[in-house]
Amino acid sequence: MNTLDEPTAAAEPVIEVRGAHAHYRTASGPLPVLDGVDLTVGRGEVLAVVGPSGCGKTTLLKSLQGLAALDRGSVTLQGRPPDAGSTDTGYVFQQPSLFPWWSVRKNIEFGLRLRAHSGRPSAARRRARADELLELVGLTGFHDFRPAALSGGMQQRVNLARALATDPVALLLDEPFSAVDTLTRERLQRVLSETLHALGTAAVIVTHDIHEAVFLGDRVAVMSERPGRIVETFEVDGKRPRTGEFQHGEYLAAVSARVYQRLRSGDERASASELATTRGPVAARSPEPRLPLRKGTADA
Ligand SMILES: Nc1ncnc2c1ncn2[C@@H]1O[C@H](COP(=O)(O)OP(=O)(O)OP(=O)(O)O)[C@@H](O)[C@H]1O
Repeated sequence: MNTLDEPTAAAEPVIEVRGAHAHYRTASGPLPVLDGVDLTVGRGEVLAVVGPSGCGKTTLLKSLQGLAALDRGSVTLQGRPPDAGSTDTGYVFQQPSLFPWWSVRKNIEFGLRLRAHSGRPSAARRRARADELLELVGLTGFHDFRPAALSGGMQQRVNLARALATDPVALLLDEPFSAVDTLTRERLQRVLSETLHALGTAAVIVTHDIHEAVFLGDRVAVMSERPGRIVETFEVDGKRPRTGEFQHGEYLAAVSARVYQRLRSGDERASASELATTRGPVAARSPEPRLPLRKGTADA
């Protein structure tokens, strides 16, 4: 466990964020969002990021894509600042964002057809790459389907394949599986773990699901309330790709419980300081009892 987010293995760094500060301009003035974020993700590593709603997780991912300007600090991908127009990063959102009028294969080929800087691959190469990725995400044979003919979970697998088609140096995932049912979600987590393991892509996944963070991450970084910074990082051991056994094992439950406690202690500190602001220091020392948490849940 460490407070600065540093990889333990000597993996070559792919993503490096140093002292990142950022704000948004709003009608009521500047809104500080990132408050000195430091992180490093090496080749083949997965960093999972958890934190309270609105703490700046999506903004952090945007800064990795070059879509959010920093006030201070730096972000680099393989030593260079991210370029919003490049295919250096692949991005997977909560909702699949496939073109409905195109086949699955054409959707996956989309990024490859746009690729200009490293040479546009031939039609045959694009097709072969799309089929390779379909196999990797367990959708062999579905290449001619339209997205509407697939379930939400299958569409999200196509989305994943599309994001990986250009061989991005980093894959960024923002709550990618939150719109599907529990069993589909667990299956997708395993598919993602296998796919990242096979390709060795560096990845950052933002999630509200602590079990998902521990299942997928080599490390889990816990962010503070907004303006967000990383307050603690938990190492997760366990062979890759992670299996269904790992997904429901005691080790994952134990690490999840520690991550949960860290998130909860941050939440309690935030509630106490809110009380101090609204009622003064005496009230802050004797906060009202909080609702009991559901037994057995590790989700915030
Ligand atoms: N374009 C914007 N303009 C102004 N404020 C913004 C903008 N985008 C986000 N914010 C605010 O910045 C803060 C951080 O937003 P962000 O989406 O990064 O948080 P988050 O941790 O990803 O939240 P969640 O977990 O709820 O998705 C929030 O208070 C949000 O309302």
